[in-house]
Amino acid sequence: MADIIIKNVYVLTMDSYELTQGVVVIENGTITEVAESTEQDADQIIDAKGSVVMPGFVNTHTHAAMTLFRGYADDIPLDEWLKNYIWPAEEHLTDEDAYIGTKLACLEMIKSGTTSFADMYIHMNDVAQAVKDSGMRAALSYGLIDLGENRSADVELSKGKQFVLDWKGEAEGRIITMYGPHAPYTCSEGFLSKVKKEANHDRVGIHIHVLETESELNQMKQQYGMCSINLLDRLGFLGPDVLAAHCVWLSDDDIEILRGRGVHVSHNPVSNMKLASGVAPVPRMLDRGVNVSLGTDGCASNNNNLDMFEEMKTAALLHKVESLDPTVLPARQVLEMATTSGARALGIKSGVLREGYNADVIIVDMNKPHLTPVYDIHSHLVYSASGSDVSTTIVDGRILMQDYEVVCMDEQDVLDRARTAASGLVERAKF
Ligand SMILES: CSC[C@H]1O[C@@H](n2cnc3c(O)ncnc32)[C@H](O)[C@@H]1O
Ligand SMILES: [Zn+2]
Repeated sequence: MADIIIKNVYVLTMDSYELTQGVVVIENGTITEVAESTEQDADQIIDAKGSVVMPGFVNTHTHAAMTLFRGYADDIPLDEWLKNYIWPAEEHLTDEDAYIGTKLACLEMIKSGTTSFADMYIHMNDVAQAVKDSGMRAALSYGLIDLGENRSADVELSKGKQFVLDWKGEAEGRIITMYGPHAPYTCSEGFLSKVKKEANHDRVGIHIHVLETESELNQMKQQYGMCSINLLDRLGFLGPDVLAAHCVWLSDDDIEILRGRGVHVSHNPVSNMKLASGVAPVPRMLDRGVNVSLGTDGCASNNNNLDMFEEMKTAALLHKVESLDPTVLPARQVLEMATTSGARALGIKSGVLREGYNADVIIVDMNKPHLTPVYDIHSHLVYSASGSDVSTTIVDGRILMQDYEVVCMDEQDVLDRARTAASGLVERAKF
């Protein structure tokens, strides 16, 4: 007896371009059958007539608890945004704030079809607890900074290591841990080398911001006589264990290094547009064979949300106008970035509907005016759909939302607690 059978649906496996009518069978957290029909029975049958079932989205770069800063300090460049607004405000964040901010992020992601995400932040025990309680899958890292006031490299690194070891494989394996050196401009080269050594030792990945702004590029050239990619490569830092967020200010040589080392890139087009950081050379990276996935970044530097549909649409449109070529980043390729490439970047068996893979699955309700009629499902998902079209979200074979009803947490309680946390923050931080 299976746990769940989703029937009467159009199945987009992401293994092929085809959309076929059929069933998806789930047992013990895993997809056990994807077929036209099944002989099996299940504890729960989801009749999703007319809907599309597909892999859930993988958001490969965010700072989930920053939902509490949604709409605070918009329309400001990155350096000023971080130094004058976000970092001072983060000084006032409590453990409870991080917990409820992350829970709010998970609620928003579940409702908009994201099943896994990569996070780098502070108060990570509370972030991890919120992920565990929500039922989502995540690759979590404590954000490490050794430059600047009141920072002790050794204390920070040991906090990062403690987190990696305490939470590795927790929540029935839904939590993966990583090291999270914030960026080459906030971490010294010696510190970056130490982080790499610990990550190798603990056999975990590394999540880092790289070349997000021109100001980082200039600072690195001034300080080291080379860009961040060359510095990281000289340190022996780059490899398939590295998830590099942003990668906006890359030369062709940098792209070749990323490809050669097998580094995974998280492209965050909305954040890059909002902070006016620039346009990442995504088509060139993809042409060269770099694995480029999609991320929202924290929702305070986004369209103020965590909706991967918006991220996909923005990516597709941005690179068309940037290259003056409408054939660049077609819908199918963007959909792959948001699913299969993201899963590859996190090293998880998700991102496709395939036997033996994690049952991280969403159902998109196509019975909507803006999704009617359908000629090409990929186009619809990228250009016409939005997060609010997701009716059902399943992670690790557990239903987190069914027929638009979130069943893994008390939605109203999360909203109330998030409002209270935000009021407390405003009081303490005086924004
Ligand atoms: C030390 S934990 C992570 C740290 O990153 C900050 N952050 C959020 N968005 C960005 C971004 O786009 N570039 C660089 N740093 C960012 C966040 O506020 C945390 O302090
Ligand atoms: Zn970020």
